[in-house]
Amino acid sequence: MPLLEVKNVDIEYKTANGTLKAVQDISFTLEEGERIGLVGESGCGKTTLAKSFMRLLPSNGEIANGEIIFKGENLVTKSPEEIRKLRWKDIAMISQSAMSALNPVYRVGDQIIEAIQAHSNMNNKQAYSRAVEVFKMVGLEEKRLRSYPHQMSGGMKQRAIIAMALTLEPALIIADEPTTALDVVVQDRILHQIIQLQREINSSMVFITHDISVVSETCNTIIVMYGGKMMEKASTRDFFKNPYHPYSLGLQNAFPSIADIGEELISIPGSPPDLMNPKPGCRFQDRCPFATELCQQEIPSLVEVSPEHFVACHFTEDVEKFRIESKKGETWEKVQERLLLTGTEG
Ligand SMILES: Nc1ncnc2c1ncn2[C@@H]1O[C@H](COP(=O)(O)OP(=O)(O)OP(=O)(O)O)[C@@H](O)[C@H]1O
Repeated sequence: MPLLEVKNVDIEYKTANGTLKAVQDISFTLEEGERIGLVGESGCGKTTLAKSFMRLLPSNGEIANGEIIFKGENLVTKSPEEIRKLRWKDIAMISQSAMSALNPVYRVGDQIIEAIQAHSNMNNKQAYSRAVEVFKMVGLEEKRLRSYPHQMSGGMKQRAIIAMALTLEPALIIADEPTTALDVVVQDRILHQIIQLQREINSSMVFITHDISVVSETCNTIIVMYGGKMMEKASTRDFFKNPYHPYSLGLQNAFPSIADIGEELISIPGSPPDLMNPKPGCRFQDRCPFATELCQQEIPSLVEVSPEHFVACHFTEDVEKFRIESKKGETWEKVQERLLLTGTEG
């Protein structure tokens, strides 16, 4: 049995202007010890999906459809009290805004000890020892337990948050851009630490990032999201060797450590689609160099192009041509021109 099964999940936000469909028909499974990277540009629904696993959506957000099965039980239908029990202990989140999760007026150690005691039967001494232990695991000295958050650097605070998230050895870790606020060198070190700890405690992980090069280093499986939908899902190795979706091809161009040295860095022109009034057809049609009339009419369904490799594109047979064309700057310049002509851009 997989640890997590996400089945046909739709998530909506009610707004003054109507309903925004932030996540549409997302399905995947996460096995024990597996690390899945959820990637896509800002606004594609990654955080919304991750928050739904902990039922931490804002009050105007709602899981409108689907099931989220964790250890065989549907999280969607659990009571708030049952969900509270799962948080931290079974499912922990390390997020981009984690640093603000530390209360500025309490010593960091006290906050960790409180978290440990809230979810276990440890006495003060045992909880303190556990806090020292997890601090060591993330490379923080014991004396840092006595620091207030403002006495720590950004990197130290993020390590403290990781320690807090991992202290109860959760089965599922959700890491949402866990290092975005840090400088590149610290980012790299902390990413490796997260993975090492995840391996040690044999957790599974959903890793959220806009940077596919990070996924190539950290995850077994990649899910590419665009406009709230899944565009491609594959093993990381297969994805980087045999990408299919034009959006994935565009993403691979845009990240320096993936593009071969000497190759041009090309970004995808345009901006993400309107999720309030989505057009019929494929979500990526406006920015896709290869879109046809069919793409404007029909939403492509996910097809399995090779074992466990799924792609939502009408033209997967043309992938060889797409791979060649997408490497050329002019291919994307034409998209830019089209966007300007149709007034879809900005
Ligand atoms: N509370 C909210 N009310 C209304 N719309 C929201 C709310 N929170 C998010 N959204 C919208 O839902 C969509 C998905 O947002 P989400 O934050 O999940 O994307 P994301 O891919 O995680 O982006 P980022 O990387 O910027 O966090 C966006 O269009 C966003 O504007």
